[in-house]
Amino acid sequence: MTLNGVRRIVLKIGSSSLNHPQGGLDEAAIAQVVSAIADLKKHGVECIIVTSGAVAAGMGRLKLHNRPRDLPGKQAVSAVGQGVLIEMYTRNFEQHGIVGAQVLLSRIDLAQASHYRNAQNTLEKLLRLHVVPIINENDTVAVDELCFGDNDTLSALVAGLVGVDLLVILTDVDGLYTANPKKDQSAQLIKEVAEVSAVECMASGAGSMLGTGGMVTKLRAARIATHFGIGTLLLNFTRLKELDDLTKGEAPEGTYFKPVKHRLAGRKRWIAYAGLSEGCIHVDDGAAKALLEEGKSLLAKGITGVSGTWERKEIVRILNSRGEEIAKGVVELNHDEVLQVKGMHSGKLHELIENFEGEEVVHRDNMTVMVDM
Ligand SMILES: Nc1ncnc2c1ncn2[C@@H]1O[C@H](COP(=O)(O)OP(=O)(O)O)[C@@H](O)[C@H]1O
Ligand SMILES: N[C@@H](CCC(=O)OP(=O)(O)O)C(=O)O
Repeated sequence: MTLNGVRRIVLKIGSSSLNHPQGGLDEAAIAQVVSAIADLKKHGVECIIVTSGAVAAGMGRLKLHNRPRDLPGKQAVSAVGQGVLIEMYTRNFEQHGIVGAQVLLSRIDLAQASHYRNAQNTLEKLLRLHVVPIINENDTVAVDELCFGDNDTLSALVAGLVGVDLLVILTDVDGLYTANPKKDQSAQLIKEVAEVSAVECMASGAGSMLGTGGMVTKLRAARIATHFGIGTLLLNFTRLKELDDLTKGEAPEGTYFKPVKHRLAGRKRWIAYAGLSEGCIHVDDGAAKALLEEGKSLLAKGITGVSGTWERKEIVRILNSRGEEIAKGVVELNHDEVLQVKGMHSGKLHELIENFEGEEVVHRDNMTVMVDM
């Protein structure tokens, strides 16, 4: 398959690829990743790694045979393993004269616009310094409700954050099959996917004790990245060497998820997927039509109710009369204020609400329409 103009990639490596059969990390696998990146960098391709493996490395160091299931257990083991993981990467990079940098991200680091921009600036700076960012979730401080949970989703958000040309997810199967190939021998490999929602029913969970999320989270990642306008390649780790073909405009064989035509850019990416939303605004059919078909802002008149709580400038989900999410956006009023003005004419808002001069409850420029995403 042809893939021209790939100058910057995110490469996600799953635990399944880094786990040594005898437990712990497989340093040979890390050496292969590093060597593939060194080759790409020689051709001017900028690379960002999102790597799992901290838990696998920690289990090896602590001689544990089973992955911890409880949160403190997982956090303690990954605290042991993250150091081992990053040491192996940086030492192998050094042999190629490349500097690597550890970047640990928590869900909360991308949830606020200012934090999101900060992470973006740091990663851009590292790339300008020709350093390879080596990213993992900050497992040690993540709490259950506020974590990425799987590095597939993290890799897609990072791909959007730094605006790459391609997201490559390495795993232990050749790509997406019509069913889990480890359980169904008649499953067929799908080489190209134009619409992620059409193949979601084929995915199931992780294939090994160490994997998290399996194909379900890989498809979620592909959905996010392709809506950012970023093509996503799901590739068997055994084909790592073939990544070099990207420099000749060719993609190695796996499953390629095509980017959507109307891609989300800049702030709309953050609103749709990175920012967290606590509350919902319910709207009537007229307002839903204005948002979906006429490209309008959300006005108080079309609001029928709220659920949850929020402060001004947080992200809310906007739901239609059937309770379906149609948009997300940065809201100008807190939940109490929205309740006060719901159903009212926009001109009246500033009479009722202190320190508010606007007319829109959610301005179009701060809104992402989520239908079909
Ligand atoms: N439709 C499918 N096609 C391919 N693999 C699938 C499918 N459904 C489930 N899987 C499972 O997903 C696994 C890969 O995910 P996971 O174990 O989380 O690996 P990683 O550590 O690389 O993220 C495969 O080994 C396979 O068992
Ligand atoms: N942050 C965890 C990885 C969790 C995870 O997403 O694993 P995987 O599905 O194998 O990519 C670790 O470093 O072990």
